[in-house]
Formats: sequence, structure tokens, C-alpha cells
Amino acid sequence: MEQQTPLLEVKNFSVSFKQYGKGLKQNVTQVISNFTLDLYPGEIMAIVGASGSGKSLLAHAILGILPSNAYINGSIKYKGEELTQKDKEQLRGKEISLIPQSVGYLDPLMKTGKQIDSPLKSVKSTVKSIMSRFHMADGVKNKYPFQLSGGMARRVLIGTALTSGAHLIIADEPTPGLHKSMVDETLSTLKELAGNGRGVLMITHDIDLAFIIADKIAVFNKGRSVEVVDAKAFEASPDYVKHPYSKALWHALPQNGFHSIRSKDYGDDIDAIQDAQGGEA
Ligand SMILES: Nc1ncnc2c1ncn2[C@@H]1O[C@H](COP(=O)(O)OP(=O)(O)OP(=O)(O)O)[C@@H](O)[C@H]1O
Ligand code: NI
Repeated sequence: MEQQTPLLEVKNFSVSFKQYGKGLKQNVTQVISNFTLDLYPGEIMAIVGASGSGKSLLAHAILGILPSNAYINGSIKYKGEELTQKDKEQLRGKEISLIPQSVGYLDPLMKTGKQIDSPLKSVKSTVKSIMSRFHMADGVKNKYPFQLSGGMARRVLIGTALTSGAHLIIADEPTPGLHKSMVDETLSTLKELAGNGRGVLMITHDIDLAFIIADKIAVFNKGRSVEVVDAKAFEASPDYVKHPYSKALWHALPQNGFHSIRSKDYGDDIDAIQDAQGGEA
């Protein structure tokens, strides 16, 4: 069988931050280490991990929107081609679309309808259809982001992914603050995008959401992927996963006993890996 080219290939990828500590001492902190994943067209991969484990930074690295004190290493390929910062800037919002964790990413000066609207002929969803799908009154299209509630702003962000025409959609915690019916609608939207041959990377700390729609789950702990597993098999049994952190995540679910989990008990700490002396020699 011919092997398909992955839509997204991340290999041996790391992100570090340089920060100035006391005096002129410069600390380098590695927040993502040796991360590897392949995402194929039509696939939904969930990245599941605790708060602060580096999930959003991974999304921002793929989009090329890391803060200026961040340093990256390793490879990110899109459709088989290594992505440069310039490529990322060109693909962002077009081929690669982010549903950001914070609703603050909406353009504050642009009416919501305009933000959802797509200039692409190939895009079937209209502003009107998205407003009705996500239960927003037609008048919402004429509002500015500051006039929206948090949940409504979130629905607008999800709408933009539907009209972007992007081949790769990265949804960074797309559902907090949404009512159950809107959570379901969001998940079915992501499923629909994958059904149309797009690749979806869904970042979440809620493993139950991952079980509902993901094909594969990458378990993320302290900036490392501890393993990438089949979602259905993982949902069925903790015996299927190898890493103790993945097993602990399974046992922490309410339906599996609600056992508390302390992420620091698993894996090595990736704290300051290197202290460099700053200033003049
Ligand atoms: N500009 C920065 N300088 C230094 N450290 C940073 C910077 N931005 C983020 N970090 C650190 O990187 C780590 C990972 O952050 P990230 O936002 O990716 O976590 P996350 O997994 O998305 O968490 P959450 O589930 O809360 O959204 C955090 O420990 C954070 O403190
Ligand atoms: Ni995050």
C-alpha cells in the first residue's frame, strides 16, 4: 500500500525560553522537549495534558506565533515540506487555521460577520449558516468582539475555522464556557472538517472530549509526548496504554473512579536545563 504523506509532521521538536534572572544571569528553560507526531488528512488527533504542559506553545510554534524570547529546535513539516517562519506566516489563517484558547485573538476592530466571512468560492458555509448553526441571532454579525459574551465569542472563533478553507485546523481548548449543546456542535464541526479530508489537532485537558471525537490521542506531560495511542482502545482500557501518566489520566476520569492525579509524580522535571552566564565576559 502506498504510504500517504502526513499533513503535519513534527519531529524531535523543542521550545525553550531565555529569561533574565537575578543580575545578568540568563536562564534557559525548555518547555517542550523532543516532541514528535504525524497527523494525516482526515484524522483527528487530540493532545491531552495538564495545564502548563506546553500544549498551547506547540500550537503557537506550528503557527509561527511564539513570543520573541522563545527558541525552537527540530522539524515541523507541512505536506512534506519543512516550514520556515515565512511559510508559517503565509499559511496562517489560510491553509492552517487556529481556533485559539483565548477569545482575545478576535480582531477587536472588525465586526464579527466580517471575521467569519470567507472570500473563498470553495467555502460552502456562509455567515448566515454559521450564525444559525451556533445559535446566534443574525444581528450578532454586526457586533464587535467587545460586545459579545465569552461563549458567543468562542462560537465566532469556531465559525471562522469552518469558513477558513484551511487543510489543517488546530483547536486549542475550543469548548470552555460553552453549554453542552454547543460543545456537541463544536465537536461535530471538527468531525465534519476531518470528514472532508482536513487534519484536526485538538488540544484539550479534557480527555473525555478526546474520547468522543479523536482517532488518536497524544498524551502530553511536561512538554513531552509520553505516547500516542488509539483513542477507542485507550477509552476502553488503561491496560492498552503503556505510560503510568496515561494510566493515571484514565483512572482520574469520574467514570473510572476519579482517582486524583499529580502530574509532577510522572516523568522527569524539565526545569532549567542550562544556566548561561549573561553579560560581558
Ligand atoms: N513567554 C514565556 N516565557 C517563559 N515561559 C513561558 C512563556 N510562555 C509560556 N511559558 C511557559 O511554558 C509552559 C507551557 O505553557 P502553555 O501555555 O503551552 O501550557 P498549556 O499546556 O497550554 O496550559 P493550559 O492547559 O493551561 O492552557 C508554562 O509553564 C508557561 O509558564
Ligand atoms: Ni493552553
